[in-house]
Amino acid sequence: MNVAKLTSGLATRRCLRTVAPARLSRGLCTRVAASASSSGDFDFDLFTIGAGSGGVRGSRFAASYGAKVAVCELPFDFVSSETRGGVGGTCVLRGCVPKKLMVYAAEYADDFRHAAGFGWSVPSEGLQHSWTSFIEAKRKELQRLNGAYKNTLNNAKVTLVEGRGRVVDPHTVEVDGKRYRAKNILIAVGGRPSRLDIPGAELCITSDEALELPACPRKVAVLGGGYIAVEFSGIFARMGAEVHTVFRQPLPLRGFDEEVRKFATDQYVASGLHLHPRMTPQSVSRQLDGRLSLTLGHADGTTEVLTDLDQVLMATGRVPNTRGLGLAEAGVSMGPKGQVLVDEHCRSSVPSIWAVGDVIDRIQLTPVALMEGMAVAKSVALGQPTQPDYWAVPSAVFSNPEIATVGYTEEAATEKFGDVDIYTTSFRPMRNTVSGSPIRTFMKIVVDAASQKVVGMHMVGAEAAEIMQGFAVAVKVGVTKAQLDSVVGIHPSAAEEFVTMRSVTRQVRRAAATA
Ligand SMILES: Cc1cc2nc3c(=O)[nH]c(=O)nc-3n(C[C@H](O)[C@H](O)[C@H](O)COP(=O)(O)OP(=O)(O)OC[C@H]3O[C@@H](n4cnc5c(N)ncnc54)[C@H](O)[C@@H]3O)c2cc1C
Ligand SMILES: NC(=O)c1ccc[n+]([C@@H]2O[C@H](COP(=O)([O-])OP(=O)(O)OC[C@H]3O[C@@H](n4cnc5c(N)ncnc54)[C@H](O)[C@@H]3O)[C@@H](O)[C@H]2O)c1
Repeated sequence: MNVAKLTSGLATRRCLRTVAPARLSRGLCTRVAASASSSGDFDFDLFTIGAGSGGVRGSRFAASYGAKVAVCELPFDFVSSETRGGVGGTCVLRGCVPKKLMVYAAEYADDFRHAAGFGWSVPSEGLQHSWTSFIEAKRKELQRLNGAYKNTLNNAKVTLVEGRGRVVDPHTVEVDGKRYRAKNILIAVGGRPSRLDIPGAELCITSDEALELPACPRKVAVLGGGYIAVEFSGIFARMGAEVHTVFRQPLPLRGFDEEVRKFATDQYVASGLHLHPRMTPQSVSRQLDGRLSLTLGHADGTTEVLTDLDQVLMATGRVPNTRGLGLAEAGVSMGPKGQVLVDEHCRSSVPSIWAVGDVIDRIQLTPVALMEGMAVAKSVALGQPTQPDYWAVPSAVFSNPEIATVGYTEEAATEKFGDVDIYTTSFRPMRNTVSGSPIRTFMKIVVDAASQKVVGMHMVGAEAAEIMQGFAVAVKVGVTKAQLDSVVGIHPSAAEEFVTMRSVTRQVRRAAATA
């Protein structure tokens, strides 16, 4: 495929649409010379629905490759709804960014407390935190980012249409009554929090509202044992709340390495969380004093009631935002959760309709949505069929302590490779030996015994995310244990442990595992 020829073809097509509103056509046409159109039927080469992580990335890169692109997005708000959203999407406005700002705010509380071990004394009147000032600062930053993302689209010559998009047919998108014809349509509408169907569910908040509370709760129940549940539990606890985390499994964070789950759970308890494993939320009710009561049920039929709660946070997963989007009517195959079913190129069962990010319900992480958006941009605008590569996608949980991971868990590696060598270490980080914090660090390397390749790395401890990003590169390119051992450490650091674990903790052999 001659890329230069293809992109120049796309560029000349830009000025020749006849259906697009004049407002949308301006600007783009000043850049390219008019000539005969090969696809005069279409207003755009690509029309994206949803300007979140995947939608912005896919649109921006498709435009940079020469395609004529538009994206529609709901008007801005901090809390999402059927009618509100905002350029930037969940990650920027209601996910990664505001959550991490909250983690930073909460970390200060720990730092002030633990500074005493290093000789600092807290002023006699005590430390004060203004929740209102913090939320104001957070809002200001999110508004700035929303503007920055709009500028990015504008600079990339992507047309932004404000409003709710809906697919009319395989080549038509309608936004608030106005129709646009597109050669390709990209569905990047993300997801929304799913609420449990229990009495009193309407009294609960989701992560959207948890990021916008008028005050920090004094006592809060968090329902769920996934990323959002443990992250918000850590935030509220460090901000001084009494936190009760409720989950159905014996341990939180299903899908993570079992040893990591156990170790993290011990640290959560040490950090002051009240954990309620093996419990199912049954109902929430309002007390006479306005606070909330939560009834939990155990499999053995017993119940437990948590009272005097300021908030109950439902962190029980997210569902794709495909309700009323017109996809099934347009012939797109949908999954049971309402996700768009796509092939290895993120193409749906309708060849002109593509989908990326949370709406395809593969891995709900921003960098994954970005990778998928890039792949679609290349497939659509360059004519280079591109598949996202899901091997060695690292991820981090910003709980207290942090967790980061890349590659296989011990359980998955044993299943895949049969024989694996496991290296682990656990220690009290140097800072905590003096600060008095009880939180410990755990690190683990999973090695395929036959090839001696490192196929999984896991960490529970401070700065795990920052540390794991670098090691993810090594795992992705197939580093062997011997190569890892040949690297000189950085001392004193926690990260150096990953290159100094010489003694195998255990050798897991298929025969033994299946015996
Ligand atoms: C609390 C929280 C914390 C998170 N933290 C992290 C983290 O630390 N790291 C990480 O990697 N991931 C994190 N995630 C996940 C991450 O936010 C998502 O994986 C990512 O945003 C998915 O991107 P997307 O493009 O698929 O969808 P989104 O970013 O959700 O974008 C979809 C956009 O589509 C818009 N939209 C929906 N329907 C329509 C319509 N009909 N018409 C027009 N527009 C529409 C929405 O308003 C939204 O802006 C977090 C998520 C949450 C909820
Ligand atoms: N740091 C990060 O990268 C980060 C942070 C937050 C969210 N995310 C992404 O967003 C996604 C959504 O986060 P999440 O924590 O809401 O989802 P999740 O899937 O990680 O966890 C959902 C939790 O709710 C529980 N649950 C589901 N149905 C239930 C029911 N009927 N009753 C009781 N419990 C129930 C599940 O068992 C699980 O513990 C994650 O999968 C993750 O990919 C990533």
